[in-house]
Amino acid sequence: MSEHLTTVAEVAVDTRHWIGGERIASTETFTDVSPIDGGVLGEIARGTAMEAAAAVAAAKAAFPAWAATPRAERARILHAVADGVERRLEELAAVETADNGALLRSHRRGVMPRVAHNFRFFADWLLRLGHEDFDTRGHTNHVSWDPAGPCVLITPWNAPLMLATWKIAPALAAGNTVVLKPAEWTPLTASLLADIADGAGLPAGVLNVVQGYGSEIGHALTAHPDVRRISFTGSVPTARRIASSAAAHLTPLSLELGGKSPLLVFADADLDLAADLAVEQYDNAGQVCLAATRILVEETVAEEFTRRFTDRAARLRQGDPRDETTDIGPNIHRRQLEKIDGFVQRALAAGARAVIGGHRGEGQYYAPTLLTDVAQDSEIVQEEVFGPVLTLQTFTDEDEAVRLANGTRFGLAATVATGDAGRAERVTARLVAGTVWVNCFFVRDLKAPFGGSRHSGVGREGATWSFDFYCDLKNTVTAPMGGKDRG
Ligand SMILES: NC(=O)C1=CN([C@@H]2O[C@H](COP(=O)(O)OP(=O)(O)OC[C@H]3O[C@@H](n4cnc5c(N)ncnc54)[C@H](O)[C@@H]3O)[C@@H](O)[C@H]2O)C=CC1
Ligand SMILES: O=C(O)/C=C/C=C(\O)C(=O)O
Repeated sequence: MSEHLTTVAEVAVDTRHWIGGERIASTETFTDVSPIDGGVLGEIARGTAMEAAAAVAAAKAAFPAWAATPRAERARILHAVADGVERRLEELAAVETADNGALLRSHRRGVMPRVAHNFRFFADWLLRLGHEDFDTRGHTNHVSWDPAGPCVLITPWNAPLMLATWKIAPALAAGNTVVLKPAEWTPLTASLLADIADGAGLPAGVLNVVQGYGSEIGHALTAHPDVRRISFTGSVPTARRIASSAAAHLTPLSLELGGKSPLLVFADADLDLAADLAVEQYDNAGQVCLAATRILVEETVAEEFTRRFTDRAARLRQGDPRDETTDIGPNIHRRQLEKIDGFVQRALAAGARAVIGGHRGEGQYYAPTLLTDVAQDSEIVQEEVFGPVLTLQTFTDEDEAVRLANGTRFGLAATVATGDAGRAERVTARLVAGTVWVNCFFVRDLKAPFGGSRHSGVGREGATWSFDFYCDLKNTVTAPMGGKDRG
């Protein structure tokens, strides 16, 4: 297999749906293009309400047997899926890079190993989940984690297989069956995963993968009455549409949405570290929900911080994501690039100054951008851009720093750079965010709760929090046999 893929044929990704253990075509297809060079990767089956109904029916039919499969056997199969991911890691990494344009080296060494780890982690955590028993006046309470039923998982394009398996693994471990709909811009690795899971012995119908547009098959899946859980990662407007589809059947929802996270740089911080952390926000061409896109710097060090930041940013290499030396790849799609540029040009027209960037690059690349002279209530400070675009604002004291940091409708993450432990404690306690990093960024662990406050989401993923969502918790209260105590 060539490392520089141009067509799906080179890696033999099946572009049909995977429903009930069979490959199913649709009458229509849509074209999947690579953000690297615009090359056509394949014609993908375009599912409709009909395929949605078939996939949910397959998941419903497979549910009783999978739910009754002993935990240890479910865990064994999930470890076998992880083995399969590891065996095909190079292929998965190459296909993902061709499909979403993120760095091949990150996919090889960071992302795909995390995909395998997602399966291993939730398989092992399942075995640790206790069946808690306790006593109430001689009665035994027994709390059990019952599988909920068919789950619909809707996932985005910025980290396709990583974010999908973050949902698939706990859903399957819990004893549920799954219908996954990957984003239409990046459908390929989900199809490879279906093959891997099949090869690992996952029974037919337990994992189903369908492709198509959100407004068509996505909507049909989330509105289906037999679905017991919906988990979504993506944008706020889509979350609203999904929530209103789910409302008809009161289907429980988990929503991991966007962010506009702050990086607070205090004068007592290690400014080299702070500049490193700031430049890291261009990773994945800025298409990361957690990205700290608002840099807030204490006024007295703003000039020096900016100098160190721009020195580092100038060394970033933008180019082909398949090259080892590239730091920033292309953005996902022409439409996304237009959206990014729209935000930047409106900000410049409103008086912002581009410290670096502020314009498109060649092809589907956007120049890494830092905008300053931006007002707190401006669009560029308030809205998620999802591109390599950062803003810089200054503050004079802790109160102002916290006010600016908390001053958006989001609450996904925050990063604090300070050399003062007391300040770190005071400031982090006041921040509204699902994850706060102090003098570090993107240190992630599946044992931690992950999710956001406010418009950044509903619920948390990770460890027991995932099982909490994917299970129907049941408390069984048993009176002492033969006893008459009704107290
Ligand atoms: N992880 C995150 O936080 C992400 C945030 N975004 C944000 O969203 C913006 C727009 O990106 P989009 O691709 O439009 O994201 P999106 O939120 O529309 O797409 C995510 C997924 O939702 C599906 N979807 C869309 N409409 C649906 C519906 N009515 N019912 C069910 N499923 C539906 C899509 O097919 C895709 O699989 C980005 O610029 C970025 O700001 C996008 C992707 C990921
Ligand atoms: O990699 C993680 O741990 C989390 C990534 C989350 C996103 O990039 C997202 O949801 O956009």
